[in-house]
Amino acid sequence: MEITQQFNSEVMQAGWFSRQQTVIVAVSAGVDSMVLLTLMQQLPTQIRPKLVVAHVNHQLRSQSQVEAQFMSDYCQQHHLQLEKTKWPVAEQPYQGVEAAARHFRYQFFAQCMGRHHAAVLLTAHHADDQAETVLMKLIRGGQLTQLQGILPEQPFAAGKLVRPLLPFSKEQIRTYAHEQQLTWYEDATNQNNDVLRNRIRHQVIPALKQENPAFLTHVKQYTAQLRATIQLANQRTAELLQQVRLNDQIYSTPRWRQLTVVERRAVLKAIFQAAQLPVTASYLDEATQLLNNEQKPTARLNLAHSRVFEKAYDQFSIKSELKVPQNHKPADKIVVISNQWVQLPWGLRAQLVPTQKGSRPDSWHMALALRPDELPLQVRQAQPDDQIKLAGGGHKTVRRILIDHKIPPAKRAQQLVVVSAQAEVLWLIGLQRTARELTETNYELVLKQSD
Ligand SMILES: Nc1ncnc2c1ncn2[C@@H]1O[C@H](COP(=O)(O)OP(=O)(O)OP(=O)(O)O)[C@@H](O)[C@H]1O
Repeated sequence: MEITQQFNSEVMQAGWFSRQQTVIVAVSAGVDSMVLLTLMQQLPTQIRPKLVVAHVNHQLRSQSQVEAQFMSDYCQQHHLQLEKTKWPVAEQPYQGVEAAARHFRYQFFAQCMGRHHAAVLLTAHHADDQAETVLMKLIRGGQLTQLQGILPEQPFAAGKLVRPLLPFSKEQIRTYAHEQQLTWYEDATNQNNDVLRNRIRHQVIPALKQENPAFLTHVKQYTAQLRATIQLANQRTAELLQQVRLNDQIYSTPRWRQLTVVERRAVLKAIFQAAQLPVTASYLDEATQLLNNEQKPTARLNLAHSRVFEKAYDQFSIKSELKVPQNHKPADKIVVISNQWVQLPWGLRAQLVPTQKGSRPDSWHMALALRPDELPLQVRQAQPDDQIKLAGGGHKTVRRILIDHKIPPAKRAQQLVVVSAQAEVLWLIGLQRTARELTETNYELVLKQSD
């Protein structure tokens, strides 16, 4: 019963919603969201809002239909309003299904909030989800802010998304579900250890809990401290940004130079973030060098999404610069512009996109760690004497690679390469990539057969 009391007092203290408000509860029919729904139903009447259940049938598993029917029956029995929808199979992509399903789900939740004038959406993320997320970020690398993990509360649609089960462990949730004799459905795909999150869930976290049973509590405490520290740092950065800003998108180089090294980097990072550009160490290093270089009063740095970081005497800014390739013949170099499909020879299209979570390189898809000065990339026909860097430090010619892959001579003319702005061959498409450290990938080159 302990969980009920703690949940009720959390709700009371946090003041996420009032009795008069409508709250959407996202329920998948899994144990976590069934417990969340039950706890919400059992809140004392003076703090219990009007509840609307939202359920998405993703049609990805054979069990999906049974779960959707269960939610209808449950809501009818408990006199709860239910919003449910199906994710049309025709809209489901071949790759990146997880991310597309999430996008569809949250769009639906936002629509439900609109329809019911609800200011709050609840999901059932819990303390184990939090630890998994933090460990995944540590493994994958990235920005410190990501180590805050899942936020207890964040703006969403016209209101906010709240995760009231974050303080509770999966074990507490399961114990409560058994005590209350709840019905729920297990997602069989959660057992698949090909997925990083599942390996962390089944192999890493149990080992860490064995080292110290307070592991989840420690993750909770670290993430809370980090959230508070990041909040303070953001406030300070916003003040500094104000000092450096001349007007809307233009900044003062001398004022930026007056800042400490740490402050300069924080301000640059904020400027990149505001421009919705990937914030990578190499971008920040190169922009810093460029601003610090007093020998060169004007300089430019190519960025993602056809944007340019430009220093012009005492000012700097990020500008848009669209370079659309014109009149290219198949064998010509074709410029790949980020976030735009470009037509390649032999019925192919290519697009450069910022790195996406969870995607894996394959023959249609290549993760890249690029310096800003390597953009734009170009695609052209492979030349037999083109060379690709090997991991041991040597090189291999394209001729050799094509022979090793047993590509028939008639097909060799169709082979394409991706080259950097410095003409380094990065990828013999579909066959071999250059040996390069991939700890901080910032782009992916995606290929597709033309429709
Ligand atoms: N099909 C669904 N219908 C309604 N709610 C869902 C559905 N799937 C997930 N949710 C909600 O989202 C929560 C988190 O689900 P899950 O852990 O499967 O997703 P995630 O990918 O880890 O997280 P998220 O998608 O929120 O980033 C669930 O506890 C539930 O509240």
